[in-house]
Formats: sequence, structure tokens, C-alpha cells
Amino acid sequence: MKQQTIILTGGGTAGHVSLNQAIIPSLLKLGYDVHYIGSEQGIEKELIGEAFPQVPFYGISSGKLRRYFSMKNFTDPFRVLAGVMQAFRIIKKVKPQVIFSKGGFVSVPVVMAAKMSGIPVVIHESDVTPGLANKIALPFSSHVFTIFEETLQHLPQEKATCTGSIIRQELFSGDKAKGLAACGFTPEKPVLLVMGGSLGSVVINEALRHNLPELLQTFQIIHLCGKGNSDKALDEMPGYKQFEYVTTELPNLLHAADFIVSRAGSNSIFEFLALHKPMLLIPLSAQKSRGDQILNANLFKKQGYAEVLEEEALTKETFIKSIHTLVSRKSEMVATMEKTQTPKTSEEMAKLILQYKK
Ligand SMILES: CC(=O)N[C@H]1[C@@H](OP(=O)(O)OP(=O)(O)OC[C@H]2O[C@@H](n3ccc(=O)[nH]c3=O)[C@H](O)[C@@H]2O)O[C@H](CO)[C@@H](O)[C@@H]1O
Repeated sequence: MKQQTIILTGGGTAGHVSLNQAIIPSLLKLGYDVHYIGSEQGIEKELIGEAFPQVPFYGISSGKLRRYFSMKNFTDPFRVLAGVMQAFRIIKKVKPQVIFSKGGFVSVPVVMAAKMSGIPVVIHESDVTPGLANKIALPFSSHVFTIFEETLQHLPQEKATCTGSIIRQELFSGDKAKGLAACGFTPEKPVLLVMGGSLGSVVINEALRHNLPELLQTFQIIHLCGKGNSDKALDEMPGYKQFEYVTTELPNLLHAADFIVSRAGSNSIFEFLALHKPMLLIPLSAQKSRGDQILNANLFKKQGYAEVLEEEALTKETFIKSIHTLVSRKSEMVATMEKTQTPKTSEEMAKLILQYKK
């Protein structure tokens, strides 16, 4: 019998790749031949290519979907068109039974090519409101899965289901002692992990670095600062350890953390919730995005999982004050997080997607 085949797509930032990273091992275990279509330059090439050498990766051309004026807005439609043709050829060769799209601008040409080829497409939305790529993909798709229940009100009722978050299995098997050792830290002092989403956040990096002397009196600090954002001058600072981006080390570092300060990308915040980490969220401002992180953060605040500090209100003083509030609410937040349902497994998610295969 011919092996069953699936194509996954999604990329641009890690937020559009993490679910794919989670389900690939399950799909392989179920005997599927898994292929990945991503962008030529995106983070997905590294994340998928390095971790899953058995999954062929195809880089295609894609345009960025901007909400603002740029000369590239005139050339990008041609890049999207080129991407559709490339994806069409890959689909014709690979002959998948289903395509799963985790969004991001690279997914748009793939979804269009899938429709042209008569292959069913399942899409996934991680944020409270659908992103632009998924809005474009919606009419071409058979079904859409969401993390937040609230997202369903923005989608056609007959083809949307909320599954909750799916967490990469390896994040649960981190080891606190190994995380502390990787940073040269001791078990005596609490650990604050600061992360600005998968790309890092200049605003959060600055707020942290301006307050380092004061914060280091209380905490040891792990700083995931984003590619190109490390500061050599701080390399030898006792109690402070910076990483631009971590992959295999992440589970140990998360287990070593007592508190987290972070952007409010949905994958990250659900990972912190699953590991019961009290968090201070500083969502990406509505001036720089569609405001999805603000909605994510406020829902977490309402449910008692997080403190929220809006980017516009971020100053040296409010940063420190919010961290103190976070510390004072630790046990109450952990107790609330402990009452949440265990997330669905990646195997369950893979099976939900496979229901839609041809
Ligand atoms: C600027 C931007 O467009 N941000 C969006 C992007 O965020 P972003 O790409 O930051 O996405 P998320 O915070 O949702 O996920 C980041 C993922 O990267 C992982 N990670 C991060 C740092 C690191 O060093 N190692 C590592 O593995 C995290 O564990 C997580 O799984 O997608 C999210 C999900 O659609 C959106 O909510 C965000 O608004």
C-alpha cells in the first residue's frame, strides 16, 4: 500500500512553526511521509530542517502581507504568484492527502496552490483574532482549529473547532538542575526568565538591561534576547545569562525559571501556563501589530494566570513595580494554573487534522 503523505506549512516567526514541530513526531509515528513548505529565509528552515532531517523542506518565494505602505507592496504580489506556482509543482510531485497550514505569510501561496490541486487544507489560528494570512486562507480551507474559545466568534461556525493549545512534548521533560548549570546559577536565588517572543523585543531588552543592577539583587536572570540582540559587555555579568535563541536548551531553562517576563505570543504563553510559571506579559503594542497579543494577554490576566503591563505604560519604574507584584502573586497564580485542563496531546491533534484527508 502507498505510504500516506501530508504537507505542513507555516513560518516567518517561530509562532507559526511550533505546532508543526509538536505534531511532526506524531505524524511520523503514525507512518506518514511528512513534507514541509516554508519560506526561503524564514526561521522554519532552521527549526524544521535541523530537528527533522527525515522531513524534506522546500523553500518557496512569498510576499509579506503589510498593513502599511512600502514599495515592496507593488513587487510582493509577483513573489506570491511565483510561490503559488512553486507550491503547485511541489504538491503535484508529493501528492499529499491533506495540507496543514499553521499560518504566516508563506502559507498563503501554499493554501492557494492546494485549492488549485484539489487537496484539502486544514488551518490553525493561535491568536484570539485571526491573522491576515489565515483570513485569506479561510475560503480555501476545509476546517480551522483554534487555541482560544473566543476565536470561534470570528470564524464560520460550521468549519471551526477550538482544540486548546498543543505543547511540544519535550518542554515537559526539562530539568531544573541542568538549566541552572547551563547558566552557571545556584539553586539559592530565584530565577527570572525574560523572553521577547521568538524574535526578541528591543523594548523588553532595554527595560531589563536598564534595571539589571537592581533586579540582580533579587534574581538570577536568563535573558532570551533574540537574534542579533546580545550585548557583549554583559557576557561576564554574574547572575545574568543571555542567549539569542535557544532550541534544545529551552526545556531546561524553562524548568529553571521561577518567574517569567514575556511578550504575549500565544504559543509562548500557553507553554508557560502548561508549566505553571507565573508570568508578567508585555504585549506587542497595537501600533506595531493588529493588537492580537493585547487580547491574548488580557484573557490570561482575566483568568488569573498573568500580570499585564502595556507597552505604552512601560517605564523603568513600572517594570520593577510589575515584577514585584508578580512575585507577591506567585502562589495564587500557580494554584490557578494548576486547576487548568491538561492540553491535548500532539498525537490527538495530528488525528484531528487527518480526519480531513482525501
Ligand atoms: C512579532 C509577531 O509577529 N509576533 C507574533 C508571533 O510571535 P512569536 O513568533 O514570538 O510566537 P509565540 O510567542 O507564539 O511562539 C514563540 C515560540 O518560539 C519558541 N522559542 C522562543 C524563543 C527561543 O529562544 N526559543 C524558542 O524555542 C517558544 O517556545 C514558542 O514556542 O506569533 C504569535 C502566534 O501567532 C503571535 O501571537 C505574535 O503576535
